[in-house]
Amino acid sequence: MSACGGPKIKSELRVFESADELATDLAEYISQLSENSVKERGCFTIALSGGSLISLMGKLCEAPYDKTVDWTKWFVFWADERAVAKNHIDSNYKLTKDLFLSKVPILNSHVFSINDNVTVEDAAAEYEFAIRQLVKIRTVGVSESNDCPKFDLILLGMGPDGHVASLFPHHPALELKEEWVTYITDSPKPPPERITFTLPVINSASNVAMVAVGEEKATAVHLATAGTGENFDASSLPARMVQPTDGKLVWFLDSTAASVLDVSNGSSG
Ligand SMILES: O=C(O)[C@H](O)[C@@H](O)[C@H](O)[C@H](O)COP(=O)(O)O
Repeated sequence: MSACGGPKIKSELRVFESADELATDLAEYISQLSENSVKERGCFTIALSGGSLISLMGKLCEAPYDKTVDWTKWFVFWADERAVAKNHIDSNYKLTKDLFLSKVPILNSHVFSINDNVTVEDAAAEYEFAIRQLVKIRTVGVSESNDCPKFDLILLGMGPDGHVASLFPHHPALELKEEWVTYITDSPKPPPERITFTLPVINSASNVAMVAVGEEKATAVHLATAGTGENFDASSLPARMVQPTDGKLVWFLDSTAASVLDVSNGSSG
């Protein structure tokens, strides 16, 4: 792994020779954050998204983490979900259940999946309401800078177009400031209807990890992390808008996703 960073740098880039090495470090990173949060707050709130990210978390289900992680203190959320039934192949819940939740002893009552029985509009409103209740009792922390939830960790994949969660380039959802959870009905990537955290929530997390593997991500990784001219239109690349206010951003990249990076440049500031 090569790690880059400096005093003024807001994000850390971790580059690995292979997806397997990335997965090893990702498991250790998540386990450390879990341990710290449980020590400090008595629980660990983690929001997941879809794609290859979930299989890359697989080593958490193996030794030593299967025994050392305090799974009963985990509270699991989704940063985005597709509007499909929970047993549909496109469901992020199903993906997570099959590859992760079914293999570790997280309490069912601590798993906050998104309702698949109502309209996307209602599902988003309901999900935001559920998170508000958990913020009130401080199971989910609250940001010092605004009233947003402060998840201990939000894990995001990134599409080759730079989308994160279900926030797509140039989409009006990128502009939302008050909503915590919103819905879209026109996703350029199927299925069209989705529910997603907004940028204020993503950027209020204590930790955000962006995980990208594969050459097709290289240009977006470069544009999201490198210095760009003043005229760069951030909404063309949602991943670049992920800039935690008080939290820490770590990129997990394999060497192909990092292949366009100027590594000597370190990371974005
Ligand atoms: O909802 C979706 O359409 C996907 O879940 C998507 O957001 C995914 O997270 C990224 O495209 C990265 O996916 P990969 O890591 O599999 O490339």
